[in-house]
Amino acid sequence: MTSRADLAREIAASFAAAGLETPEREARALLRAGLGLSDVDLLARADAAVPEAEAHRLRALAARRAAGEPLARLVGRREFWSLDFALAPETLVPRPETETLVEAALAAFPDRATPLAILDLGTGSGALLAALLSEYPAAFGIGVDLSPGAARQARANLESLGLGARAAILVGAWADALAGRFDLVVSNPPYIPTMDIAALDREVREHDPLLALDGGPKGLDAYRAIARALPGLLRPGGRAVLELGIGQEGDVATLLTAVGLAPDGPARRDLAGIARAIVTRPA
Ligand SMILES: C[S@@+](CC[C@H](N)C(=O)[O-])C[C@H]1O[C@@H](n2cnc3c(N)ncnc32)[C@H](O)[C@@H]1O
Repeated sequence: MTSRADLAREIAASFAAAGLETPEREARALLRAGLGLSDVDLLARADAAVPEAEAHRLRALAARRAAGEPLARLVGRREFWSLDFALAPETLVPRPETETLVEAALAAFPDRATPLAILDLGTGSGALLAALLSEYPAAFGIGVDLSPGAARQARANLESLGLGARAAILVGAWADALAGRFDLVVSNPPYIPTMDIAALDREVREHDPLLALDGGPKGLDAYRAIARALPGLLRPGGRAVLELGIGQEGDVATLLTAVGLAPDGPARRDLAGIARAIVTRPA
């Protein structure tokens, strides 16, 4: 009989041999996700036996992880803003740095009771929209995605988080199908220059959808389309919060000022110190 601790050690060793950077941490994460345990459960009952069929299943998942499949894809879930999101092949795995946009929105609209109208362009798993609706209990939001599979998953996630009654998810190209105006428009658009995609980590290149990554020749195509739409989408006093790729603040600020929007201070930095969330408002 294999104990949880034995299995964690065995899997960590296989991860180390495969060159994963944090083998012990990833092994624990795989066990937690695979057995549906909290970290505390795992540590407190490290000597508990793992039934052979479970151990077999976890070893198979570990082999896929060692071969480069991200854990979030293996277990089909990812946490964002302390909320749990199911993933589909068409959804990006939500990234911790995207939480910077939620922080920027909370700083722009400090009164949580405000009945904000929120728009999330390129909603993917619905991560940003759900995080914002969870923070603003009187808000209503629309999420848009060009991918029907992503839109379906976003809708399911908002429902299972109990936010479905305050959200609508549409399939469409950015704001083309929308006529209304919003207090808060957020977007984490695809921003990787096409030429750079081949050089991305395998975990991203092979497992995140291209539609979520490819920002065109300079990585700016989606920003250009979104910037064109923003003046017609924002209410007076509204804010747009856009995620930035590394080094894109200047180019994106130029696109936004060209359509008459005013920057609301320097972009907010993520935990790595990278300018990540640019905030603008109607001039
Ligand atoms: C970088 S992902 C962000 C997903 C999610 N908002 C997040 O932060 O995890 C960009 C999203 O934009 C969507 N997308 C790409 N082109 C689009 C377009 N023309 N109109 C609407 N959505 C688009 C992709 O399908 C993808 O879900």
